[in-house]
Amino acid sequence: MCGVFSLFLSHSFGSSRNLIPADRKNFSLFPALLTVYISIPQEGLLLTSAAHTNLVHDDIIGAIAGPGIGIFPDFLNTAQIAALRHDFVSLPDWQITPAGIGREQANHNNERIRTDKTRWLDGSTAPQQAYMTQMADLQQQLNRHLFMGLKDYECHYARYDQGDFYKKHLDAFRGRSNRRLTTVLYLNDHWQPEHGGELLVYGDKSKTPVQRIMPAGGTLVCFLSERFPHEVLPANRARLSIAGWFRVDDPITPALRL
Ligand SMILES: O=C(O)CCC(=O)C(=O)O
Ligand SMILES: [Fe+2]
Repeated sequence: MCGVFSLFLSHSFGSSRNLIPADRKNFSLFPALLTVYISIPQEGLLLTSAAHTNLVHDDIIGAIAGPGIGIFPDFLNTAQIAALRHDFVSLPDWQITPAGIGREQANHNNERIRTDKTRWLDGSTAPQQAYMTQMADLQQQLNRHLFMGLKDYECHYARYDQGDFYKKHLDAFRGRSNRRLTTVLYLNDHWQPEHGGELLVYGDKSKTPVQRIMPAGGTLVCFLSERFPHEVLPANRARLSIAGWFRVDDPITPALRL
């Protein structure tokens, strides 16, 4: 491909760095030009996104091995975020239920702690499938480099309507949950600071947040589930996200699930 590309450049711009031997200059350039135009942009895009994914994976691994938390503003590009957002907002309202009442919790005081509505991803649409594949890749990298023993990833769409919140909490208690690593991916376009809805993350014992994260579309937050208490502040517009957890099979506590 490089050869074809430099051939195109050298012929069309008459470069002094002409790489073509004199006796081979009179063959037709048409097929070469066609190849360049068709394949360079596509290959370029693929290479960029694979390279981007590898870089972000490296950053995530570094963050989890170091402070245990990381914020990655461009984890997914605008098109992927738009596809996921569209997938979420296309769901009929009855499929999006008050959080914590469905799969794992039956807490009657729940609405004092959180008021968001959720829907588990099941991989039934192309955007969900693509996202789950990306997270499976990340899981593999985390296991390879940090030996985390992650077995599974579960995630749900979450919608916080205006005024909704999630009070300070931990996603997992040591020895009582299979959840090891929390991820939150935001799906909001044009989010501004005045919209509120920040995620506040606290350190082990700190009363003041160590991180304040604006839920801007494309941003991924990733942290050790047992280490960082956090809360979601109310927003003055709808706030969309995918919250997810990498889990291990913990034989000590198979029945106790947060
Ligand atoms: O949406 C967020 O920023 C965090 C959500 C969260 O803490 C959770 O679902 O457990
Ligand atoms: Fe949480």
